[in-house]
This record gives sequence, structure tokens and C-alpha cells, in this order.
Amino acid sequence: MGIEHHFQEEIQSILQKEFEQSACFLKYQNHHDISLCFRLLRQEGYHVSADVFKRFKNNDDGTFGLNLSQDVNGLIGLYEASQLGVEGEFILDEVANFSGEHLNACLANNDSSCDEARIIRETLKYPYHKNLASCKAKSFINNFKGINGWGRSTLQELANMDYSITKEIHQHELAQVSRWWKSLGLAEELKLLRDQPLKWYTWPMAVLQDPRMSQQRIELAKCISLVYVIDDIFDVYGTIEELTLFTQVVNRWELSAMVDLPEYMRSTYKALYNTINSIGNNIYKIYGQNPTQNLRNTWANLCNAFLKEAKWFASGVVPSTNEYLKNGVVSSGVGTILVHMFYILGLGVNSNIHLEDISSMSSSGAMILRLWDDLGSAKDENQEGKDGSYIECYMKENKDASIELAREHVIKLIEDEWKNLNKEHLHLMSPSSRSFSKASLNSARMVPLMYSYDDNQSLPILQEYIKSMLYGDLSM
Ligand SMILES: CC(C)=CCC/C(C)=C/CC/C(C)=C/COP(=O)(O)OP(=O)(O)O
Repeated sequence: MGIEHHFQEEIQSILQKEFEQSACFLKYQNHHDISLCFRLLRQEGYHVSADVFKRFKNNDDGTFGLNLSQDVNGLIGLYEASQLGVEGEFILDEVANFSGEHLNACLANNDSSCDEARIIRETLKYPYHKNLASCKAKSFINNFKGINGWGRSTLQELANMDYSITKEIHQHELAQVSRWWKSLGLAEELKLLRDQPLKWYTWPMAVLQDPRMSQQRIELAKCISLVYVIDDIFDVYGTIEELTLFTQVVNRWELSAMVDLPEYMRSTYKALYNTINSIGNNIYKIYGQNPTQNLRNTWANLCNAFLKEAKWFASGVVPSTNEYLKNGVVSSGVGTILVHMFYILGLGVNSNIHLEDISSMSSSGAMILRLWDDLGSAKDENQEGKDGSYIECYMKENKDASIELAREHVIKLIEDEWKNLNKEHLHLMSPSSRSFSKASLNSARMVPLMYSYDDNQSLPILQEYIKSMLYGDLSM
């Protein structure tokens, strides 16, 4: 419901107690409650064993019971819980297949407009763990019947009030980001650049959900804007010679090096240099350590990866899938942004978590974005025959593969990366790394909103999300 920041201590203390008693989930009697407890504990980073689901299997033939297939609530709980699996937890794969199949069967037998069918469809399409809490709030309230003396209307009133306050905070932040963007003057100077501060700001708005993190959201939005702008310089503007120069200058990180650049690149470089140095200085003021060296390294890596892609594209080279993905993870920009987020959230200073500790989480998040992006561009590519993508590399490497097979393969890769994110989430749950880990999961949850283009090349789900977060209301 988007109000958990008011109840952090209560949530932690309840979950800690549940965790201590969770060995066999003995106090819970039904599938739904056991699954819910499992999901909530794992979501908050408590490593409870998935073996609890083995008890739902028949002893004689090892299948899940038939009576379970009639229990829609239980199936929904199981399906939701199965989303938190990590690699090698075959029991959770079985739970996902079983519950998914039976929920689909219920849909086929149900009147498609009834409440139950709507809830099943929503669960299958948007399970909790892989979606933003802020996207699920409306439907949660709608389906909520009250619990432990909390009526629906009491909670809804609280959620509405909180939502109105948060909406104003977000509007205010967006205004600041837009002012900063305008003050750079890049959109006037480079007419082909994407001019989308609202879209750029939506990333940190979705990822850092605690309303108190205004400054952090604004700084992250600036970094994200710069990834988009530099991506456009590489995709739309530069020749390979110019892009090589730009990459060298970013690697050098000296303002004086700007004179070596073509005129049209100078303002972008200056904006990058000033913005990132200023973020580094702010972090120094707050936490006593200046991470600018590590921040600039990530921009150098990003430009190196953009340049490699530009050279492949310019020379018609289609790299191997491995080579493409290794580079594509960096060129997704996710690693760059997560390093900034790491320091902006105060990690790496007075905490026992280091930059290397987030590399696996960061690379899975990056892979998810890269692959989703390429699922979309594969469609364009088929229409227009341009733009490199993983799909193209895969089809070259696997001569008999159809585009459908390639897309299925990409969807499987994305599922595997989610399992790795889940694993890393369980590793990164010290109190100091909790906000980082949760924000990283949110960034993976945000990706489908950012890349679900319709036939008109618009992003209807993203538009809906922006409308509801910044301009809408929570009421039904
Ligand atoms: C909090 C967090 C981790 C946020 C991630 C923000 C981020 C790095 C977004 C992607 C930026 C990017 C590479 C855009 C490329 O343009 P495009 O997406 O249009 O792709 P294209 O150039 O392949 O068309």
C-alpha cells in the first residue's frame, strides 16, 4: 500500500519473531498462510528453506495433491511464493508450474468478468515480488477485506493521506530536476536529444520509495538523465572518430580536455563533469568520504562499452552472444547508476559492505534491462532491419532458431537473472545494505514498465504509472 515506511520497526519485529518460529511453519494450517509467511520473510531477506513446500506433495507419487488444485486462494499464495526462488530450488520451480497451470485452468473454467478471474489474471501477470508495490497498491486495497480489526476504510484512508503527501513531494522533486535539466540548455543545443525529464525522474521515483529520500532521488535522476543523453550522442550524433574522442575525454576526466571535443559535445561533457563532481562532493560532505574517483570510473566504463557497440554497428559486426552480453551489461547503464546509488545511500563508508559486494546484484539488474530492451528492439529490427540486439546475435549463433525461439530464450534468461537477484537479496540484508538491495529489486521491477512498447511506440503502462503516481488518486 506504499505505507510500510511508517511501520518499519513493527514489520521487522514481527518478521523476526516469525523467522524464529518458522522452522516448520507449524502454526499455519493452510497453503495460503504458509506461502504468504514464506514470501514475506524472503522478501525482507530472511532465508527460510523452500523445503516447507515438500510437505504439500503426496508421499506415494510425489505430485501435488488434487484437493490443492481446487483451492484458488492456496494456489495464488503458492504462485506468489514461487517467485522468490533461487537457482537450484527445484521445489519452487515445481510449485510455480503446478500453481500456474492450475490457475490458468481455473481461468478457463471461470466467467472471465468475475472477481476471482480478475484476481487470478492479475496474479499471473503481475505477481507481487516482480512488481512495484506502488503499482499494486490500488488492486491490493480493492481486494482487501480487512484483517485483525483493521477495516478496509481505515487503511484506505491512511494510504490515501500518505499518497497525497508523497505525490506533492514527487511533484516538487520533478520540478527541481526539470529546472536543472533546462539550466543545462542541452535540449536547445542538440535538437535530436531525447528531452524527457519526466521519464528520467520516474526511475528514482519508483526505485527509492521512502518519501524522505528527496535529495537522493533528485541526484539519481540527474545521473540517469546523463546516461540517456550520452546514449543519444552515441546512437544519433557521433561519428566513430568523434565518439572515440568523447570516450577518451571521459576517461581523462579533466575539464580542460573539453577543448579537444567537437563543439556540439562540449556542453554534455561539461554537464557530466560538473554534475558528477558535485554529487561526489555532496557525498563527502555528508559521509566524510569522496567517491568521485569510483564514480568517474563507471562513466569511463559506460562510454567504453557504448563505443564498442557503436563500432560493431558501424562495421556490421554481429558479436557472439557472450561477447555481446558482457558488453551489453555495462552499456545498459544500470551498473553506473547503481554505483552512484551505493554511495548516495551512504554505503561503502563506515559499513562493512564494499562496491564488489554489489557487483553480482548489479550485473543481474543490468542483464534484465539489457534483455528487455532487446526484446523490444527485436520487434523494431524485424520491421526496419537495423539496430543490434541480443536476439540478432542469438539467431546468428543458432542458425535454425526462429525469432519466437530466440525470444523464449531471452525470457528464460530474464527468469534466471531474477533468481540471482533473489539470491543476492538474501545475501545483502544487513541493515546498512537493505535500502540498496530493495532499491535494486525495484529497478528490475521497473524495467517492464520502461520497455513495454505498444504498436505506436508508446509506453502505455509507464504512462498509466506516471499518471497515478504524480497526478492521480488512490481511490477506486
Ligand atoms: C535505478 C536504476 C538502476 C535505473 C536505471 C536507469 C538506466 C540506466 C536506464 C537506461 C538508460 C539507457 C541505456 C537508455 C538507452 O536508451 P533506450 O532505453 O531507449 O535503449 P536503446 O538505446 O537501446 O534504444
